[in-house]
Amino acid sequence: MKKVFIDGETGTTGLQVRERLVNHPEIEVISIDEAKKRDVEEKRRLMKEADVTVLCLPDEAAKDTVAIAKAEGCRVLDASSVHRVADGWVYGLAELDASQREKIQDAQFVSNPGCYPTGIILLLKPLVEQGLLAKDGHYTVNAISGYTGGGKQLIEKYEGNSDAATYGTYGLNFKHKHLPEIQKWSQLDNTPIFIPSVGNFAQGMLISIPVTLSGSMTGEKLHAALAATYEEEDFVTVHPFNEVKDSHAPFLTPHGLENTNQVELAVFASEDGKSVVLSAKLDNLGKGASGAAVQNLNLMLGFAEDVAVVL
Ligand SMILES: NC(=O)C1=CN([C@@H]2O[C@H](COP(=O)(O)OP(=O)(O)OC[C@H]3O[C@@H](n4cnc5c(N)ncnc54)[C@H](OP(=O)(O)O)[C@@H]3O)[C@@H](O)[C@H]2O)C=CC1
Ligand SMILES: CC(=O)N[C@@H](CCC(=O)OP(=O)(O)O)C(=O)O
Repeated sequence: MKKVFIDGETGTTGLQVRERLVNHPEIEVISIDEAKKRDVEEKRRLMKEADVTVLCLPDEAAKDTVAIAKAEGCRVLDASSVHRVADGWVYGLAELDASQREKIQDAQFVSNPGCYPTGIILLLKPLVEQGLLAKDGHYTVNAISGYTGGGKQLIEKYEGNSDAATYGTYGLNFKHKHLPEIQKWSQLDNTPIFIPSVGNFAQGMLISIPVTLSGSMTGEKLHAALAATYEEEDFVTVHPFNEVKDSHAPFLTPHGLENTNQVELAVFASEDGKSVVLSAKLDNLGKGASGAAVQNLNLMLGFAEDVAVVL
């Protein structure tokens, strides 16, 4: 049995990582006494005992635990947003390219991707890298997330509150914390305009990237490239071109993948192929957080990637 310590085990992401790992035949979770969860020496003891420590902490707290890991030589999987573009860290998106799994397997420090970037990068990165979308293009990303994406504080604003807004756009200062990782790992020259929003539902996420194409490029070609890129991936599905695959069809919704580790990609285009929407659906707490964390833990510890990734 391998041992995993989850720092922040009682938070939104931590709880879901723990619940998944309860079903893992090869991993034992070692827990900190709730009364000691901020005790640095107790954390150090558990981190030294663990094969990997998973950080499900607010950003500032994550930095403190990483300082312990650096001093003690411990392996860390960080679910916070602090290290996603940092030197010395491997980006924990296994499907990023052919070499990423091996990098995750060998790494001391792995950063779990943000929920929005997971869908956005899976759409844009291969198309930009293959020269089908301009690297120096100016892109806009629209997205909606369930309110659990904002952790305990946002959950409190929604649950038991009949005044909670059905829909709200945010990030309107153009400084959303996911922008650096979206730009870096999608290989974009320019920072995209990112318009996230939150809806009055717990889990689920839908991302839409509208693009206008020119020359000989068409939506169908973009679709073919995505389908070929992810053909062998177990956690990424590319739906048939121009088809809304959704139990709420004709509406494309953020729902249907709750508690899974799946991402569904789709491409829609106008008749002339030039007006296109790229879309991604995932569970913000699944492939967007805890499912991906367990996938990464499996890679780091040498297990099959799909063990216990579903809640
Ligand atoms: N929710 C989501 O969809 C996603 C979240 N993340 C990231 O995961 C991390 C955790 O987020 P989330 O689970 O949503 O947040 P929550 O607020 O739900 O949980 C954070 C947990 O960390 C605990 N905590 C705070 N400071 C410390 C500390 N110094 N030592 C030990 N425990 C501490 C909190 O305890 P207490 O309640 O007592 O304050 C709480 O239990 C964040 O960095 C977030 O950005 C990543 C992907 C998606
Ligand atoms: C609805 C909501 O508030 N979502 C969060 C992002 C959730 C997520 O991916 O968080 P990490 O970057 O910590 O991984 C936000 O926009 O800040």
